Amino acid sequence: MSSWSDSVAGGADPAAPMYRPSRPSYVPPHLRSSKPLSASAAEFSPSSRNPNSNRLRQPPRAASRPPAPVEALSNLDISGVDVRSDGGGGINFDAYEDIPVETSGSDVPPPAGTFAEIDLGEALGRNVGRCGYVRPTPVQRHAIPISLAGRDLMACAQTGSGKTAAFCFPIISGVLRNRSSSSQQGAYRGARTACPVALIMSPTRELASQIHVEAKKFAFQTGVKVVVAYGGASMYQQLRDLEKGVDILVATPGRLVDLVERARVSLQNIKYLALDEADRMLDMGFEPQIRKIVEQMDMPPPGIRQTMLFSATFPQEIQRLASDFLSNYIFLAVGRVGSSTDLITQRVEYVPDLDKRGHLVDLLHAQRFNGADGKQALTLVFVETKRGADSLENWLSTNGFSATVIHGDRNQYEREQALKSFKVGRTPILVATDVAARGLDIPHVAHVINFDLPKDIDDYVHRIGRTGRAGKSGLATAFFSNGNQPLAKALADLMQEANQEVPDWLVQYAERTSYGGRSRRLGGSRFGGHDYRKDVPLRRGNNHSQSYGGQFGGNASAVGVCPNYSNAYDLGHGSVVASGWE
Ligand SMILES: Nc1ncnc2c1ncn2[C@@H]1O[C@H](COP(=O)(O)OP(=O)(O)OP(=O)(O)O)[C@@H](O)[C@H]1O
Repeated sequence: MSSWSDSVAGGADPAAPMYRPSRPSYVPPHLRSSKPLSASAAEFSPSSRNPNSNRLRQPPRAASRPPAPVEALSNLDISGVDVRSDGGGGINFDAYEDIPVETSGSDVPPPAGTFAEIDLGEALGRNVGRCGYVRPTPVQRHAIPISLAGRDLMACAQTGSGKTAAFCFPIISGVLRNRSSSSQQGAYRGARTACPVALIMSPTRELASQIHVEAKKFAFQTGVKVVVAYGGASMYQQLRDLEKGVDILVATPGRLVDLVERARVSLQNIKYLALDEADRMLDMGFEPQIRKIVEQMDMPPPGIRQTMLFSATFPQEIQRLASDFLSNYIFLAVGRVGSSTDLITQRVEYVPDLDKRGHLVDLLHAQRFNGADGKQALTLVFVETKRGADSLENWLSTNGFSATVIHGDRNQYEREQALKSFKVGRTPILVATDVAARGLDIPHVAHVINFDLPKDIDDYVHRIGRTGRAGKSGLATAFFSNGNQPLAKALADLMQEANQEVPDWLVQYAERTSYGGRSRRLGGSRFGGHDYRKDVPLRRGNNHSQSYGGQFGGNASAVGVCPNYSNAYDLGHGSVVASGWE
């Protein structure tokens, strides 16, 4: 389906709206007198494009007028700096203190209050301090002791709340402890087939690269080798890195399958499996590949390996699917599943499709006007399609904005350059598709603009989560048009839950939606229970000794090439497997 950006590129006219809430009419002073932008004020203003443009200015029926965004912007902290630093390594811990935590499953290990209470080992403990991590975040307080106790885990915690460390610390610690108890240390090094002990998978190359960088920091001077493998980058270089030895492999699914099929990686020694953005990894796009890797290659089954699934969102049907990969797992939810953090100020504005570019320019100008030293704050603009992304970036650049673009049709070099240039502020506007929606931790992103809203509320949660991270404040603005009606209810509910102001006109849209369709993932339960096992009598996730019959999952070409890394594999099937370090 084409977005507005495409329709501009292709000349299509969007359908007439049912409601026509007014577009905020405030125009920043510098725009009132300046000549119109070549394709904005003139080409895209309602009056020039739409002979009925006066209709656009009518207030919505029985709805209050949406607040003028540009005026209100000046009242918001969009600097992306700490709300309040309390010695927590720049993280505002108070922001997380009140978040309700739910755990379910049997024999849940108690949470830790401090890093000192967690035995991560000396070297890793030192690195935690070096990273400036003074106190664990709530997800870390709960997830790290659970994982260190050898338990499988499905963890859901809000964007930017420190999930990466929550799975990296126990994995690194586990690799180290396995090593000291294993006579096989380093035996696989130098072989053509690499046999990692831990596998971390992520849906995008950029996220894999980011996790690799983080994991290497955490593993600094521990001797634990972390290697990354993802598509679009030199296979030759990745093979060379693998040949030097690998304990922890961070990979995207496609490249990993390729490496296993070439017998350059074997998964038979995998003791720790972590899926970051697990719900994305198990949705329709990735699930077949993940099943192939986890069930049909040579990876030990659940109950033998330890599996950790992390995301900020976990729809119930994905939880159900995910339980196939887990054994007697603990479910952990920090905050409500799929909720957004209230560190992010969320605004939603009714913007007819043809007005979006003009409105974006207003926002960007106002932001520059209000920002530090007149500089453009880092702003991430999400659009629906690759073509729309190129078109918008091109248009912004032509009109004097420093912008760049990232999407799946750009080559890896271009993608990396775009991200780098955005991070350092050379091009403070990044136009992106959903390829940048998940996991990316870019400091100082002050504003996320959903130029095109996604179809799924979970995607919205991840997109806006690129700001308001690690206790910092952030701003997210969504342009809502009639095509977004199916999202209205979920959006209104989400905003309300995060204590955001929900405009009356959105409530009206939401009421209409509730009579009609729902977002495909929502069902009736998204804002209800967390752990799906509470709703079903049969716990599929708890009986893997039956479903796997005690067999290893498959027969990849590399089977048998890796020496056993740890005798932890000798444990009985179906039991809660103690980690090698216990
Ligand atoms: N205990 C801590 N103390 C200080 N900073 C921390 C701590 N834990 C994590 N951080 C920082 O918080 C930021 C966000 O962490 P991270 O990227 O792991 O979030 P996330 O929960 O994985 O987010 P997302 O859902 O978007 O993937 C990072 O910059 C990280 O370095």
